[in-house]
This record gives sequence, C-alpha cells and structure tokens, in this order.
Amino acid sequence: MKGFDKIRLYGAGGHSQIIQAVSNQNGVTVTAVFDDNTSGSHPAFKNIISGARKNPDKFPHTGDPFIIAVGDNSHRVEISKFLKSEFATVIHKSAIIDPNVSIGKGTVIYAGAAVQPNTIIGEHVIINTLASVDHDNIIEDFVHVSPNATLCGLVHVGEGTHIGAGAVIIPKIKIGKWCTIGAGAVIIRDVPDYSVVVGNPGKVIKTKSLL
Ligand SMILES: CC(=O)SCCNC(=O)CCNC(=O)[C@H](O)C(C)(C)COP(=O)(O)OP(=O)(O)OC[C@H]1O[C@@H](n2cnc3c(N)ncnc32)[C@H](O)[C@@H]1OP(=O)(O)O
Repeated sequence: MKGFDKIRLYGAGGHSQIIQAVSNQNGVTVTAVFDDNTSGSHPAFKNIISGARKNPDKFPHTGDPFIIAVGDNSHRVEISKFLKSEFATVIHKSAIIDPNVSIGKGTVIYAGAAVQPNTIIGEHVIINTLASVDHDNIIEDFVHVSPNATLCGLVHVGEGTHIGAGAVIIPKIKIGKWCTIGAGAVIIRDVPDYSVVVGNPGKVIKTKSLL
C-alpha cells in the first residue's frame, strides 16, 4: 500500500476532524480542507476552502491526494464523482490489520480497529473506532462500519451500507447494499438491499426508497 505524508480533506465536519487527528498522530500533514459550505463545519478547522464544487473547472484536482472526509455514505459517493484526484488511505497506527487484507483507495480505519486475514475492503469505506472485522469478509465501496461493531467471519456487506455502533453480524451473513443496521442490532439472517434493521434478533423495520 502506498504511503502518503500529505493529504487533503474534502469535508470539514465532525468525521473530518477525526481524520485530521488520526493523520496528525500518524505524522501525515493535512495541507488543505475543502467543503461545499462552512455552515456545518467543526470548530477544529480554521481555514476551510468553501464553495469547492461551484467552480469545477477551477478546482485543484491535482495535488496532494484526498480523503473524502464525510460520514454520510451517499454524500461520499457524490463527492467521489466530482473529484478527479488521487485518493489516499488513512489507517490509525493502533489498528491491527493482517498483511493479507486488501484495502481500497479513500478508505479510513480508526484507532483500535482490527481486520483479519483474507478480508477485502473496498473504496471510500470507514472502519470506525474499535470495530472488529474478522476473516474472509467482503466490505464493498462506501460502507461505514461504526464504532464497536463486530463482523464475524465470511460476512459480506453490500455497497453503501451503514453498520450501526455495536452491531453484531454472525458468520456467513450477506447484508445487501444501502442498508442501515441499527445500533446494537444482532444480525442472524441475510438482509435484503435497502433494508433498515434493528433489534436482537435483527428485524427489518423499513425498506428505503431506491437511491
Ligand atoms: C462516531 C459515530 O457517531 S459513528 C455513527 C454511528 N451511528 C449509529 O450507530 C446510528 C445507527 N442508527 C440507528 O440505530 C437508528 O435508530 C436507525 C437508523 C436504526 C433508525 O432510525 P430511524 O429510521 O430514524 O427510526 P426511528 O428512530 O423512527 O425508530 C423506528 C423504530 O425502531 C426503534 N429503533 C430505532 N433504532 C433502534 C435500535 N438501534 N435498536 C432497537 N430499536 C431501534 C425505535 O424505538 C422505533 O420503534 P417504535 O416504532 O416501536 O417506536
């Protein structure tokens, strides 16, 4: 995996603040922070380049690689379509990543997370603080695995799905694309695309309209 010593962030909210902190701890310099507007920005950021997508022709696509530093999965998709830039990966130095793990560009992995052998993680994925992703998982692009979530072995998570904080997914489960798994849910059966699932055992409470 290619290492970077400088990155740029697209997004200046709470999630971006964590990426800046992880970068600092890893000795990586954040050289610029962009956002569409500053209304939802975190006080940690002093110099935000706003209105970034209003002038696409003038946007500095070339330069230090980007992380799309936005927690909302569909928002990351939109921004990835705009940016014609190289993407970095940011992995906290305390994360335990088996060497036999594949990690896509733009993905971030936070403090204390563990990822076990033969797992494949896609692009622009968030593996949040203390998440446990065990062996032979497939995590597709734009997924967010929230803090303390546990994915047992051979789990497959479809594109854009959000696994809530502390959720547990038992082995061999397939979760569809653009699902939301509620905080603390225990998933013991496969989950169809676009489902919102809560509880133990997890039950579908609604199906989202197609994106
Ligand atoms: C660092 C970070 O912050 S990372 C971000 C981590 N974020 C999370 O983990 C949030 C995950 N989101 C949730 O758990 C949400 O509650 C959701 C998405 C599952 C549901 O949200 P909404 O669609 O707004 O549903 P709503 O709040 O209306 O609840 C619908 C019903 O499900 C129940 N419910 C909602 N969430 C849960 C949950 N996690 N577990 C059990 N029941 C739940 C509600 O009590 C309600 O039940 P009722 O109809 O009997 O009153």
